[in-house]
Amino acid sequence: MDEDTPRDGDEREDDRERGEQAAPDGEEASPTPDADDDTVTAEDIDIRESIGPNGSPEETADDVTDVSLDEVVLDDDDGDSRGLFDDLLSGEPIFENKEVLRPSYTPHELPHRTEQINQMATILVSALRGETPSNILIYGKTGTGKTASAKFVSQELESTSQKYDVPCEVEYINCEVTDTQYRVLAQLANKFIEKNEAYIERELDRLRDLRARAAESVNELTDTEFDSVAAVEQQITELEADFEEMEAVPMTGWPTDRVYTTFFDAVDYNERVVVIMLDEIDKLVEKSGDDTLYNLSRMNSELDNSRISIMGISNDLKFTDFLDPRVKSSLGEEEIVFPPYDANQLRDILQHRSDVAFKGGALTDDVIPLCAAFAAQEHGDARRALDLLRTAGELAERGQSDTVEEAHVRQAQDKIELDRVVEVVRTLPTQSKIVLFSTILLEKNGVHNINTGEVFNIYKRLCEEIDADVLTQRRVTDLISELDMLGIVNAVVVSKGRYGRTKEISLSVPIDETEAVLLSDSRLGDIENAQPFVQARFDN
Ligand SMILES: Nc1ncnc2c1ncn2[C@@H]1O[C@H](COP(=O)(O)OP(=O)(O)OP(=O)(O)O)[C@@H](O)[C@H]1O
Repeated sequence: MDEDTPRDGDEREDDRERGEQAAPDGEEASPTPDADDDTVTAEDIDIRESIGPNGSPEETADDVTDVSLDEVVLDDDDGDSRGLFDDLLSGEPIFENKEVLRPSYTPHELPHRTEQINQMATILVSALRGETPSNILIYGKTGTGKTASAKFVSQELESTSQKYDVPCEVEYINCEVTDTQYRVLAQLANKFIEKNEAYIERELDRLRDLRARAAESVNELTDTEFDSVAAVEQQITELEADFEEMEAVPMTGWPTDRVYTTFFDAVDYNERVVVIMLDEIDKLVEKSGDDTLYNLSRMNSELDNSRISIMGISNDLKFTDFLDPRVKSSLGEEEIVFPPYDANQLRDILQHRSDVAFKGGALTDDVIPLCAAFAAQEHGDARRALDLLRTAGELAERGQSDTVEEAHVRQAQDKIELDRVVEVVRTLPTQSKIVLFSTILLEKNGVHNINTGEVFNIYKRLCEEIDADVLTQRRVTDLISELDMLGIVNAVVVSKGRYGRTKEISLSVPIDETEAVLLSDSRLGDIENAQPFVQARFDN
């Protein structure tokens, strides 16, 4: 903040600003019609203060004049100037602290996960005794609190290790982002290099100070690990050399074995127990096989000073089928399952969070039970329950309602569902999009009980129209099954008696929104008038 400009406590300063803000460019400042209206002007000042890059009221007032905020000030009928944000700000907000409902927030309490947390702690406590904890594999469906619980336990572990001065560290890696052996090892290497450098700097400070004191009087060395100033000197030289040698791993470009060796040396530089938390470990295996896990799991036999233990987290247990049997048995030394939450448990979780997130009395009684019930249907996903509650609150806020009602939750459920559909449809491969578009065309033209042959006929014509490869009917049937699995269409096999069996397909998603998403794809957008294709179906 600018030192010359006091920020608070000076009403005259505020008055002067009010005048300046209302004055058009170049004109002398004069009081605005609402300058006497305390409420509005107070808000004005708040807003302007928050605009200034340095937060200085004077500077802000100048800025406001410079950019001519007048342009974005809307005059209402009474001639009162209402800023773009005034109405939104004046509504009593429903939320006390919305951040608490976001996925990035790590809760301090995790109801209904005590058992799993205790299991983890029982295994990891060996790290605090300087022993190597067993590797742990944690699995359970999405939103069952795996990451939140694992992070909670690691924070506790690290803080206890500091309390008792035991060298124990946890490194968290999200394998959805860091998904190759190179990146995992590089990230770990760089973390430990950083820690080692910080350690060396601290040591050097200590030793240089000791050297200076010992040069005055050798008695300073009593009770230290050194018997002469020369020994201190030598230790300093060695540490300086170590510091020089430490070279961070670049994000690409080194051979993997060099990255591995760098990580190995960095982690073994000091005595410590390291827990490596690999979240979404299945993504790593899917993307780059089990080499990383193999290398990490055999490291302990070669490390001299340190020990590592792996904590893998996954929502898909099938990935272990792709592991080398040795890796599989080593990784799965201990397995902890996170079962889905039921509606009552979700209710508790939501209640805990909502106490902090919402203003008192902002939620009507049905809101939390309904959010919990919806999310329980979705395989007991706490993330979904929290999303629903937050979105319902946002919808209520947007609708200028004082409370969140059952209807807001229902709207939120539709909105989240639609967002999901849009995202799934948007990211479909082009061929699947064409198949889906064919189904939509048929439905839009009033065709019921659509069968695979009908979809295939339209599909072929659409492919010709946009110059896409035409797949076989068999492949198209497979794509329909995939769409079914994604919940976009519903395909049921029906028996046609002596004519065999066929699939009857219907759309499971809102037709207009889905069509709009498909047409926003530049390739499908080329299909201008699809009517003739559907007509052609009847000609076949
Ligand atoms: N018992 C609980 N108490 C409070 N909040 C919880 C609880 N369980 C989960 N949550 C919250 O639900 C959200 C999802 O949890 P988390 O990320 O831990 O799930 P996950 O099982 O790791 O899911 P994924 O496999 O998709 O990563 C987070 O915001 C988390 O804080």
